[in-house]
Amino acid sequence: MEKQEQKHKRRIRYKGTHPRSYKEKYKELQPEKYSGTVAKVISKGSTPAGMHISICVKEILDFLKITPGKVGLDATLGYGGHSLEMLKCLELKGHLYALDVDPIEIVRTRERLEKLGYDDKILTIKELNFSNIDQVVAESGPLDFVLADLGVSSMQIDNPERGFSYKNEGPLDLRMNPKKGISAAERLKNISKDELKGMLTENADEPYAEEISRAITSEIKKGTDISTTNQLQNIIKDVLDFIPKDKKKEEIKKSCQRTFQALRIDVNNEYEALYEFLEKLPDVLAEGGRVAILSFHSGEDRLVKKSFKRFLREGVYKEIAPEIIRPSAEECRINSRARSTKMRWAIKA
Ligand SMILES: C[S@@+](CC[C@H](N)C(=O)[O-])C[C@H]1O[C@@H](n2cnc3c(N)ncnc32)[C@H](O)[C@@H]1O
Repeated sequence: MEKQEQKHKRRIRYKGTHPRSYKEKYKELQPEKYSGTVAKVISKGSTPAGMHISICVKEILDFLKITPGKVGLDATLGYGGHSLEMLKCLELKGHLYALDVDPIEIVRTRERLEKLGYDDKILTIKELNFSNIDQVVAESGPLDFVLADLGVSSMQIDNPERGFSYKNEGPLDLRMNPKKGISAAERLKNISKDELKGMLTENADEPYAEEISRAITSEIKKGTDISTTNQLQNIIKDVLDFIPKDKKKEEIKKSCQRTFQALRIDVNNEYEALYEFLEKLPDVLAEGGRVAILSFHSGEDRLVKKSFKRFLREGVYKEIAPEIIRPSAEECRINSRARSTKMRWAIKA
């Protein structure tokens, strides 16, 4: 009887018929044990908690043309979905290097891929920023193929403890590597109105940058604590209360998304890392080596486009994608996170 009661206590309970919070989604967090639940969530167009659905897999593989014996790099390992597909193409011949800055998810992904039979004979995973791609090449030699799937993974966005989303209450952190740099909450503490306005405009094209930056900095001056995702969301909600009722909810949602994006780009130095990566790429690719990049907002895509075009003009790349490649309508239907994806590619001369 006592045993039964203890067991009963351990069960996770949630209101209603479906789990809502991250912790309640304990079945989705154990895909090996609850594969049925996971398949059901995916079929409904959602991403199961603790998982990331890879985007443009077919388009990437068609372009990269990976064959056994090749050596390549997945610059953004994440859940390892793209890496897994690339490894299958290698048929255990050649080598895949994979990088990520996230010390939390990299451990889980390494374990997952190891369980599938991909150990260090075929796969080398490094906790390294892709801006240091030249360090990889010192070990690997020239790369036949490179993939960068920019931004953050669903595991990072959905985990409230990481503070990436305004939708989940959590610490306002937003760092891909919580051990490095400063959190978004710290960043806001000493920021000036103009600097914050510039950040919101440059990193996220936020139309209400003036109003939001004024509200945040005046709250901080008053001594208001902005150390959680909800606290920041509430300031944005309050300052945008003037928006007409019929548009208010949607506009506030978008402004919250953009503000979090702008902060994330800033605290992770995303533009600087991408710029350095793009500058170093030509020197790390083998002759005829191929690179594909997935970006998720205009700032990133502008940097990729500019770099590819410049190196094409200079004869460093012999060919680049003539236009942006987008995921199919079907892929966007199944995975709503694919909707903003832009893919570009280049081939080294
Ligand atoms: C969109 S996810 C990649 C998902 C992956 N392609 C998959 O199929 O599972 C992006 C990943 O890149 C990592 N990342 C972002 N910027 C990085 C950087 N500068 N260097 C290394 N990793 C980075 C993030 O931590 C995140 O895990």
